[in-house]
Amino acid sequence: MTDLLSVRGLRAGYAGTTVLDGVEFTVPAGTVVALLGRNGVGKSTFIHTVMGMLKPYSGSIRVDGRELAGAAAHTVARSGVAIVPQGRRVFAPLTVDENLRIAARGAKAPTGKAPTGKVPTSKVPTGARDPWTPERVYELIPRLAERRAHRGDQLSGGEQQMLAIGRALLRNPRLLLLDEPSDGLAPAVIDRIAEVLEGLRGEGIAAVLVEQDLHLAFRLADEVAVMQKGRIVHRSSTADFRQDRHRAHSLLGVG
Ligand SMILES: Nc1ncnc2c1ncn2[C@@H]1O[C@H](COP(=O)(O)OP(=O)(O)OP(=O)(O)O)[C@@H](O)[C@H]1O
Repeated sequence: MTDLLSVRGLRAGYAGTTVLDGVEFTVPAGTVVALLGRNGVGKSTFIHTVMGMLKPYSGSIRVDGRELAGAAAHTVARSGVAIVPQGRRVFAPLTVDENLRIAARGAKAPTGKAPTGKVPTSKVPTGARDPWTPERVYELIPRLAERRAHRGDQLSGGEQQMLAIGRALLRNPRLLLLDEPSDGLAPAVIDRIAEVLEGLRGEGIAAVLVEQDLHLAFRLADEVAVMQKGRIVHRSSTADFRQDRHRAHSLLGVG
Protein backbone atom coordinates (compact mmCIF):
# COMPACT_ATOMS: atom_id res chain seq x y z
CA MET A 1 0.00 0.00 0.00
CA THR A 2 1.28 3.50 -0.81
CA ASP A 3 2.42 5.52 2.15
CA LEU A 4 0.67 8.87 2.33
CA LEU A 5 3.06 10.01 5.08
CA SER A 6 6.63 8.79 5.14
CA VAL A 7 8.97 10.08 7.85
CA ARG A 8 12.63 9.05 7.85
CA GLY A 9 15.40 9.81 10.34
CA LEU A 10 13.53 12.75 11.82
CA ARG A 11 15.40 14.70 14.46
CA ALA A 12 13.88 17.73 16.16
CA GLY A 13 13.72 19.48 19.50
CA TYR A 14 13.76 22.82 21.22
CA ALA A 15 16.70 25.25 21.36
CA GLY A 16 19.24 22.60 20.46
CA THR A 17 17.88 19.86 22.76
CA THR A 18 16.96 16.61 21.03
CA VAL A 19 13.40 15.33 21.53
CA LEU A 20 12.87 13.38 18.30
CA ASP A 21 15.94 11.24 17.80
CA GLY A 22 15.61 9.52 14.44
CA VAL A 23 11.89 8.83 14.00
CA GLU A 24 10.90 6.33 11.30
CA PHE A 25 7.16 6.43 10.76
CA THR A 26 4.73 5.79 7.93
CA VAL A 27 1.00 6.15 7.42
CA PRO A 28 -0.45 4.18 4.52
CA ALA A 29 -3.18 5.96 2.55
CA GLY A 30 -6.54 5.81 4.29
CA THR A 31 -5.11 4.24 7.45
CA VAL A 32 -5.49 5.41 11.06
CA VAL A 33 -2.29 4.92 13.07
CA ALA A 34 -2.36 5.45 16.83
CA LEU A 35 0.85 6.96 18.18
CA LEU A 36 1.18 5.82 21.77
CA GLY A 37 3.78 6.41 24.44
CA ARG A 38 4.27 7.64 27.94
CA ASN A 39 4.16 11.34 28.83
CA GLY A 40 6.97 13.42 27.47
CA VAL A 41 8.39 10.94 24.93
CA GLY A 42 7.83 13.39 22.05
CA LYS A 43 4.43 12.58 20.53
CA SER A 44 3.19 16.19 20.38
CA THR A 45 6.60 17.33 19.19
CA PHE A 46 6.31 14.82 16.35
CA ILE A 47 2.84 16.07 15.37
CA HIS A 48 4.04 19.69 15.44
CA THR A 49 7.11 18.87 13.36
CA VAL A 50 5.07 17.06 10.70
CA MET A 51 2.66 20.01 10.59
CA GLY A 52 5.53 22.44 9.99
CA MET A 53 5.04 24.21 13.31
CA LEU A 54 8.52 23.15 14.46
CA LYS A 55 11.50 23.00 12.09
CA PRO A 56 13.36 19.67 12.24
CA TYR A 57 17.14 19.51 12.63
CA SER A 58 17.33 16.80 9.99
CA GLY A 59 15.40 14.02 8.33
CA SER A 60 12.68 13.65 5.76
CA ILE A 61 8.91 14.22 5.93
CA ARG A 62 7.18 13.21 2.72
CA VAL A 63 3.46 13.59 2.08
CA ASP A 64 2.37 11.73 -1.01
CA GLY A 65 5.99 11.73 -2.12
CA ARG A 66 6.54 15.46 -1.69
CA GLU A 67 9.36 16.51 0.66
CA LEU A 68 8.02 18.87 3.35
CA ALA A 69 10.70 18.80 6.06
CA GLY A 70 11.27 22.41 7.06
CA ALA A 71 8.30 23.72 5.06
CA ALA A 72 6.01 26.29 6.69
CA ALA A 73 2.73 25.12 8.23
CA HIS A 74 0.62 26.74 5.50
CA THR A 75 2.58 24.84 2.86
CA VAL A 76 2.04 21.59 4.75
CA ALA A 77 -1.67 22.42 5.07
CA ARG A 78 -1.88 22.99 1.31
CA SER A 79 -0.47 19.51 0.83
CA GLY A 80 -3.54 18.12 2.56
CA VAL A 81 -2.47 17.86 6.20
CA ALA A 82 -4.62 19.27 9.02
CA ILE A 83 -4.12 19.25 12.77
CA VAL A 84 -6.66 18.96 15.57
CA PRO A 85 -4.46 20.48 18.26
CA GLN A 86 -4.30 19.49 21.88
CA GLY A 87 -6.42 22.01 23.80
CA ARG A 88 -8.74 22.49 20.77
CA ARG A 89 -7.95 26.20 20.21
CA VAL A 90 -11.32 27.27 18.83
CA PHE A 91 -12.04 30.99 18.51
CA ALA A 92 -13.79 31.68 21.84
CA PRO A 93 -15.64 34.91 20.93
CA LEU A 94 -16.96 33.56 17.62
CA THR A 95 -19.98 31.31 17.16
CA VAL A 96 -19.71 27.72 16.02
CA ASP A 97 -20.93 28.76 12.59
CA GLU A 98 -18.40 31.61 12.35
CA ASN A 99 -15.60 29.27 13.47
CA LEU A 100 -16.52 26.83 10.71
CA ARG A 101 -16.96 29.44 7.98
CA ILE A 102 -13.60 31.04 8.77
CA ALA A 103 -11.95 27.62 8.55
CA ALA A 104 -13.74 26.99 5.24
CA ARG A 105 -12.56 30.34 3.83
CA GLY A 106 -8.95 29.56 4.76
CA ALA A 107 -9.09 26.18 3.06
CA LYS A 108 -7.51 25.54 -0.29
CA ALA A 109 -7.77 22.45 -2.36
CA PRO A 110 -4.80 20.19 -1.60
CA THR A 111 -2.04 20.41 -4.16
CA GLY A 112 -0.30 17.45 -5.65
CA LYS A 113 -1.68 14.18 -6.85
CA ALA A 114 -4.87 12.67 -5.62
CA PRO A 115 -4.22 9.88 -3.13
CA THR A 116 -3.12 6.74 -4.82
CA GLY A 117 -2.57 3.29 -3.45
CA LYS A 118 -4.97 0.62 -2.55
CA VAL A 119 -7.21 2.11 0.09
CA PRO A 120 -9.34 -0.73 1.42
CA THR A 121 -12.60 -0.61 -0.48
CA SER A 122 -14.58 -0.76 2.75
CA LYS A 123 -13.23 2.71 3.47
CA VAL A 124 -14.14 4.30 0.16
CA PRO A 125 -17.87 4.62 -0.35
CA THR A 126 -19.46 6.27 -3.34
CA GLY A 127 -19.20 10.03 -3.15
CA ALA A 128 -16.14 10.08 -0.91
CA ARG A 129 -13.88 13.13 -1.10
CA ASP A 130 -16.52 15.72 -1.85
CA PRO A 131 -15.08 18.97 -0.51
CA TRP A 132 -16.06 19.65 3.07
CA THR A 133 -18.50 22.49 3.73
CA PRO A 134 -19.94 23.70 7.05
CA GLU A 135 -23.18 21.96 6.03
CA ARG A 136 -21.37 18.64 5.58
CA VAL A 137 -19.74 19.11 8.98
CA TYR A 138 -23.19 19.69 10.50
CA GLU A 139 -24.38 16.44 8.91
CA LEU A 140 -21.46 14.52 10.38
CA ILE A 141 -21.74 16.25 13.77
CA PRO A 142 -25.40 17.19 14.44
CA ARG A 143 -24.46 18.49 17.89
CA LEU A 144 -22.62 21.36 16.20
CA ALA A 145 -25.71 22.19 14.15
CA GLU A 146 -27.69 22.45 17.39
CA ARG A 147 -25.01 24.75 18.80
CA ARG A 148 -24.31 26.73 15.66
CA ALA A 149 -25.24 30.11 17.21
CA HIS A 150 -23.31 29.48 20.46
CA ARG A 151 -19.95 31.13 21.00
CA GLY A 152 -16.83 28.99 21.33
CA ASP A 153 -16.52 29.82 25.02
CA GLN A 154 -20.12 28.72 25.66
CA LEU A 155 -19.40 25.18 24.48
CA SER A 156 -18.58 22.19 26.65
CA GLY A 157 -15.14 20.60 26.28
CA GLY A 158 -16.59 17.85 24.12
CA GLU A 159 -18.37 20.32 21.86
CA GLN A 160 -15.16 22.33 21.50
CA GLN A 161 -13.36 19.14 20.48
CA MET A 162 -16.07 18.44 17.90
CA LEU A 163 -15.68 22.00 16.60
CA ALA A 164 -11.90 21.56 16.37
CA ILE A 165 -12.45 18.39 14.34
CA GLY A 166 -14.96 20.19 12.11
CA ARG A 167 -12.52 23.05 11.55
CA ALA A 168 -9.78 20.63 10.55
CA LEU A 169 -12.08 18.78 8.12
CA LEU A 170 -12.83 22.05 6.34
CA ARG A 171 -9.19 22.07 5.23
CA ASN A 172 -10.11 18.99 3.15
CA PRO A 173 -7.30 16.93 4.63
CA ARG A 174 -5.94 13.67 3.29
CA LEU A 175 -4.04 13.31 6.55
CA LEU A 176 -5.45 14.36 9.92
CA LEU A 177 -3.13 14.82 12.91
CA LEU A 178 -5.13 14.40 16.12
CA ASP A 179 -3.36 15.34 19.35
CA GLU A 180 -5.12 13.69 22.30
CA PRO A 181 -8.75 14.31 21.34
CA SER A 182 -9.91 12.68 24.61
CA ASP A 183 -7.87 15.07 26.76
CA GLY A 184 -9.86 16.25 29.79
CA LEU A 185 -13.14 14.73 28.65
CA ALA A 186 -15.48 12.41 30.59
CA PRO A 187 -15.89 8.83 29.32
CA ALA A 188 -19.38 9.45 27.92
CA VAL A 189 -18.10 12.48 26.01
CA ILE A 190 -15.10 10.54 24.69
CA ASP A 191 -17.63 8.08 23.35
CA ARG A 192 -19.33 10.88 21.38
CA ILE A 193 -15.96 11.97 19.97
CA ALA A 194 -15.26 8.36 18.98
CA GLU A 195 -18.59 8.24 17.15
CA VAL A 196 -17.70 11.41 15.23
CA LEU A 197 -14.31 10.02 14.23
CA GLU A 198 -15.86 6.67 13.31
CA GLY A 199 -18.24 8.62 11.08
CA LEU A 200 -15.16 9.59 9.06
CA ARG A 201 -14.41 6.00 8.15
CA GLY A 202 -15.27 5.74 4.51
CA GLU A 203 -13.89 9.19 3.69
CA GLY A 204 -10.47 7.69 3.01
CA ILE A 205 -8.80 10.18 5.38
CA ALA A 206 -5.60 8.87 6.95
CA ALA A 207 -4.84 9.89 10.51
CA VAL A 208 -2.17 9.95 13.17
CA LEU A 209 -3.95 9.66 16.49
CA VAL A 210 -1.89 10.62 19.53
CA GLU A 211 -3.87 9.25 22.44
CA GLN A 212 -3.42 8.32 26.10
CA ASP A 213 -6.84 6.68 26.22
CA LEU A 214 -6.01 3.18 24.98
CA HIS A 215 -9.66 2.21 24.70
CA LEU A 216 -10.23 5.07 22.25
CA ALA A 217 -7.00 4.38 20.37
CA PHE A 218 -7.83 0.69 19.96
CA ARG A 219 -11.36 1.53 18.86
CA LEU A 220 -10.25 3.90 16.10
CA ALA A 221 -6.83 2.80 14.91
CA ASP A 222 -5.93 0.20 12.29
CA GLU A 223 -2.31 0.17 13.43
CA VAL A 224 -0.36 1.10 16.53
CA ALA A 225 3.06 2.69 16.89
CA VAL A 226 4.81 3.21 20.21
CA MET A 227 7.30 6.00 20.85
CA GLN A 228 9.99 5.90 23.51
CA LYS A 229 12.59 8.60 24.00
CA GLY A 230 11.96 10.16 20.62
CA ARG A 231 12.00 6.95 18.58
CA ILE A 232 9.43 4.50 17.33
CA VAL A 233 10.13 1.24 19.14
CA HIS A 234 7.10 -0.81 18.12
CA ARG A 235 4.72 -1.04 15.19
CA SER A 236 1.95 -3.57 14.63
CA SER A 237 -1.69 -3.95 13.77
CA THR A 238 -4.02 -2.83 16.55
CA ALA A 239 -5.39 -6.36 16.78
CA ASP A 240 -1.93 -7.86 17.38
CA PHE A 241 -1.04 -5.20 19.92
CA ARG A 242 -4.26 -5.73 21.88
CA GLN A 243 -3.64 -9.45 22.11
CA ASP A 244 -0.15 -9.05 23.52
CA ARG A 245 -0.91 -7.61 26.96
CA HIS A 246 2.61 -8.27 28.14
CA ARG A 247 4.07 -6.17 25.34
CA ALA A 248 1.55 -3.35 25.92
CA HIS A 249 2.47 -3.39 29.59
CA SER A 250 6.19 -3.24 29.01
CA LEU A 251 5.95 -0.51 26.36
CA LEU A 252 3.32 1.68 27.97
CA GLY A 253 3.23 0.66 31.61
CA VAL A 254 -0.38 -0.46 31.40
CA GLY A 255 -2.08 -3.83 31.57
N1 LIG B 1 7.78 24.35 23.56
C1 LIG B 1 8.68 23.57 24.19
N2 LIG B 1 9.87 24.07 24.59
C2 LIG B 1 10.79 23.28 25.21
N3 LIG B 1 10.59 21.98 25.49
C3 LIG B 1 9.43 21.43 25.14
C4 LIG B 1 8.40 22.19 24.46
N4 LIG B 1 7.35 21.37 24.22
C5 LIG B 1 7.70 20.16 24.73
N5 LIG B 1 8.93 20.20 25.27
C6 LIG B 1 9.65 19.07 25.87
O1 LIG B 1 9.81 18.06 24.87
C7 LIG B 1 9.65 16.78 25.45
C8 LIG B 1 8.57 16.02 24.70
O2 LIG B 1 7.31 16.68 24.89
P1 LIG B 1 6.00 16.30 24.06
O3 LIG B 1 4.92 17.23 24.49
O4 LIG B 1 6.33 16.19 22.63
O5 LIG B 1 5.73 14.83 24.63
P2 LIG B 1 4.41 13.96 24.56
O6 LIG B 1 4.85 12.58 24.29
O7 LIG B 1 3.45 14.59 23.62
O8 LIG B 1 3.89 14.04 26.03
P3 LIG B 1 2.45 14.41 26.61
O9 LIG B 1 1.63 13.19 26.42
O10 LIG B 1 2.76 14.72 28.04
O11 LIG B 1 1.95 15.60 25.83
C9 LIG B 1 9.34 16.99 26.92
O12 LIG B 1 10.53 16.85 27.65
C10 LIG B 1 8.86 18.41 26.97
O13 LIG B 1 9.14 18.99 28.21
